[in-house]
Amino acid sequence: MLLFGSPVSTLPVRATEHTLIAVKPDGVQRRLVGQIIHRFEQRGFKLVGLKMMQASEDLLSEHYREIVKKPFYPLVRAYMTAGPVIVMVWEGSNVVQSSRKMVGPTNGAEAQAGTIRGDFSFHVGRNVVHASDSTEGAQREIGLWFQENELLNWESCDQDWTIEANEDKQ
Ligand SMILES: Nc1ncnc2c1ncn2[C@@H]1O[C@H](COP(=O)(O)OP(=O)(O)OP(=O)(O)O)[C@@H](O)[C@H]1O
Repeated sequence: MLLFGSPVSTLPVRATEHTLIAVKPDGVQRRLVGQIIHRFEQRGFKLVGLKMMQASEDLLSEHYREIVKKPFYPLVRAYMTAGPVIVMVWEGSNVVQSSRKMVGPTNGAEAQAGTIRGDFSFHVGRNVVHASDSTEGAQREIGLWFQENELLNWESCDQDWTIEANEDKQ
C-alpha cells in the first residue's frame, strides 16, 4: 500500500551538499551550541567539521564581502569579533536550502517560531547563527574557515559504533 501516493524510489535524488553553519558569539555566550547542533543532527544531517575560533577582522570582511560596504557593517564586525564563534560544516541532501529554512529570516523579530532565529532571537544584530545562502557561497565560505584536512570524509569511516541492544551484555 502506498500511504503518500508515490513510491519512495520516485523521490528526486539530489547530490550531497555541504554548508557552513556558524554559531555567532551571542549563541556561544548564551550556551545555545548544543541545542543548535541537536537540531541539525535531528534533521539527519552529518557533521563533517567543527571548531571554535575567534574571527579576525580580515576573515570576517572576506566572509561578509557582500555587506562590507553597508552602513551597518561596523556593527556586524563588532558583534562577530566580540567573542568566539563555533563554525561547522554539515553534509546532506539539499542541506543549504534546508538549513536556511531551519535558521529562519535574518531578523529574529520576523522569524517564525520553530526556526532557530524565531526561537532564540528577536534582533537583527543578535541573530545567533549564520547559514550559507547558496551552494556556491557555501563552497567559498567553507574554504575560508576550514583547511581541507579538517573535514571528515564519512565514506572512509567504515566502523559502525552503533551498539545493538544485546551486544553490551557480553
Ligand atoms: N540592519 C542591520 N543592522 C545590524 N546588523 C545587520 C543588519 N542587517 C544585517 N545584519 C547582520 O549582518 C548579517 C549578514 O546579513 P545578510 O544580509 O547576509 O543576512 P543573512 O544571510 O540572513 O545572515 P548570515 O549571512 O549571518 O546568515 C546578519 O545575519 C545580521 O547579523
